[in-house]
Amino acid sequence: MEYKNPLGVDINLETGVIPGAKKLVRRLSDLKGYFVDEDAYSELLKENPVVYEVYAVEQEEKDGDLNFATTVLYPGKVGKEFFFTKGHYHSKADRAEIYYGIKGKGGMLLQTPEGKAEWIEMRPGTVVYVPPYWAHRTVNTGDEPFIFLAIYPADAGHDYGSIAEKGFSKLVIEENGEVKVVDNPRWKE
Ligand SMILES: O=P(O)(O)OC[C@H]1O[C@H](O)[C@H](O)[C@@H](O)[C@@H]1O
Ligand SMILES: [Fe+2]
Repeated sequence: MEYKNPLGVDINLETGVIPGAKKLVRRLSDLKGYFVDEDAYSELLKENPVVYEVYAVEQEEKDGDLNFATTVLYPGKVGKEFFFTKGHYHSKADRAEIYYGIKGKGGMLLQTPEGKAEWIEMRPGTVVYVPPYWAHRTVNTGDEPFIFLAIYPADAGHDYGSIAEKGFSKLVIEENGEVKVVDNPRWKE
């Protein structure tokens, strides 16, 4: 039997950086078609800000093993919509996931394939359980980076297709200085 080596790393709780992790950067240009307000999107694209960064420690895609990653989701809006991660189902759709809030303010939108949505607020210390089959997207509703940890099965994979195409049935927006979760006018089942 070949055993893998255990690993302990310290997440920087201020920056979200995991030393030695693989870094992924997503800019606004990587989120084309994701925001409802296309004019606001085009305008902000001139700056093309970084929307989020992911620091991932991933294993081979085998069942039984686990990956973990931090995400640093920057504050910002496209029109009324707060910055968010793309959001995905798992390629192996029955794989669950755990998120843990580290810094900043935000939440998670979750959705079943039929479009039943849930919004869960996240603060430092919040644990979110993502059940099997639910798509999930995180949203920064604050004015500082929203940082969280995620732990997920190594063979879960990311299925972006249907969210990239149809989005979520709900939007998280700012209106009159308040955070609101409203129906997505472009949602179609
Ligand atoms: O993959 P996205 O929907 O863009 O979300 C960004 C990332 O968020 C978390 O860190 C998850 O653990 C990652 O698996 C995911 O890649
Ligand atoms: Fe996931």
